Amino acid sequence: MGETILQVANLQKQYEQREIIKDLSFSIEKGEIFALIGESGCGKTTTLRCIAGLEQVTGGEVRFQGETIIGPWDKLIAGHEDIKVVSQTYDLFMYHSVWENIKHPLRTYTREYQEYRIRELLRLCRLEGLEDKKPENLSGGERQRVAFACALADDPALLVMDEPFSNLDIPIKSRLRREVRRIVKETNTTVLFVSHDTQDALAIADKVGVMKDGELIQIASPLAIYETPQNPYVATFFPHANILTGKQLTFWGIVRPEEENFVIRPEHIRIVESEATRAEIIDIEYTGAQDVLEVRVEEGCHVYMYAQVHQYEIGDTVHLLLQEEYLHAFSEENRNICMV
Ligand SMILES: Nc1ncnc2c1ncn2[C@@H]1O[C@H](COP(=O)(O)OP(=O)(O)OP(=O)(O)O)[C@@H](O)[C@H]1O
Repeated sequence: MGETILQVANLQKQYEQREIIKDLSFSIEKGEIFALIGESGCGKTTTLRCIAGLEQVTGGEVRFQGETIIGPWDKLIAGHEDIKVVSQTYDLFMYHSVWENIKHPLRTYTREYQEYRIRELLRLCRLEGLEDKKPENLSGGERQRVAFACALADDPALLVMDEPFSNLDIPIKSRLRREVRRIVKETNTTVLFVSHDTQDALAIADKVGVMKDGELIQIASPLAIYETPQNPYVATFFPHANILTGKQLTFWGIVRPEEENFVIRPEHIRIVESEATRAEIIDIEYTGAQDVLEVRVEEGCHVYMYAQVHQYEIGDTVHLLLQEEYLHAFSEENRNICMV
C-alpha cells in the first residue's frame, strides 16, 4: 500500500438547498492517476472544486497530505498552493510566449532555476521549438501540453484536471493521453481528473470512480470497471454493452437463474459456422476498423457484437456463440441501477 495523499470523507455540497454531492468518499495514493467519470451534471466539477478548496463544502471533509482543506470563505486566496488545477480552457496567457507562460508559475525562483526547469518541461512535454510562439498560434493539442507544463512547473503534490482532453480531435487525444500518462509516471505526480469520456479513464487512470447523481457508485481499476461492473449503469457507460436476463441466456443454452441480470461485452459474442443460436442482423454501423452489428436473437432480445468490415449485410442470418466465461452477473441489490 502506498502513501495516501488525498482523503475525501462523506463529502456533501448543496447549492441553494439542492444536494449536488450527496455523500462521497474515496482516497488517492501518491503517484496514482484517479479518474472520476459520470454523465453531464452528475457533480464531477463540483467535486473537483471542493477538493481544490475552491468551493465551501456543506458537509464532510477533504484531507490533503494529512491536513483539512479550507474552503474559500475562510481563506483570503482560495485554493491550496500544492494543488494545481488545469481547467477545460487551460487559462493560458494567450498573448505571451510559451516560455513566458511556463515561467509565470516559477516567478519566485532564481533565474538559473527558471531556465533549467523551463527547458526540462519543454523536453518533457515535447514543446521544444515552440517556446517563442504564443498560445493563440498553437494547435489545441499543443496548448494542452503548454497548460500541462505550466501546471507541472512548480512540482505540485496534486494535479487536478477538468476534462483535460475534451476540446481535442480524436487522433491528438489518443496520443496526448499516452503522453500525459508517461509524464505523470515519469515525474511521480498524483493526478485527479474528471471526464465524461470512458476511453480517457480506461487509457490513463490507475483507478476509476463512477459517479451518478452526486454519489460514487463504483471505484475500481479500469479493468475491473470494464469487466466486472457493479450494476447495469456502470456497464452501459461503455459502448455496446449487452445486458441480458437469465431467461434470455437460455437462447444460447446457458442455464442461469432466470431473474438475474448479466452483462456480456460485444467482443465476447462471436459468429460461428456451427448450428449454434440462430439470429438475424438488423443493423450495421461501419466504424472504420470494424462493423458494429445489432443482431436479433428472439423478439425483445437484441445484442451488439463486432465483425470485420463489410462482411455481412442487414437481413443475413448468422449463428452466434456467447462466451459464457465472460458473463458477469450483477448482485441483487445492484441489478436495477440503470441509465435513465
Ligand atoms: N455555482 C453553482 N450554483 C448553482 N448550481 C450549480 C453551481 N455549480 C454547479 N451547479 C449545478 O450542479 C450540478 C452539477 O454540476 P457540475 O458542473 O459539478 O457537473 P459535471 O458532472 O461536472 O457536469 P459536466 O460534465 O456537464 O461538466 C449541475 O446541475 C449544475 O447546474
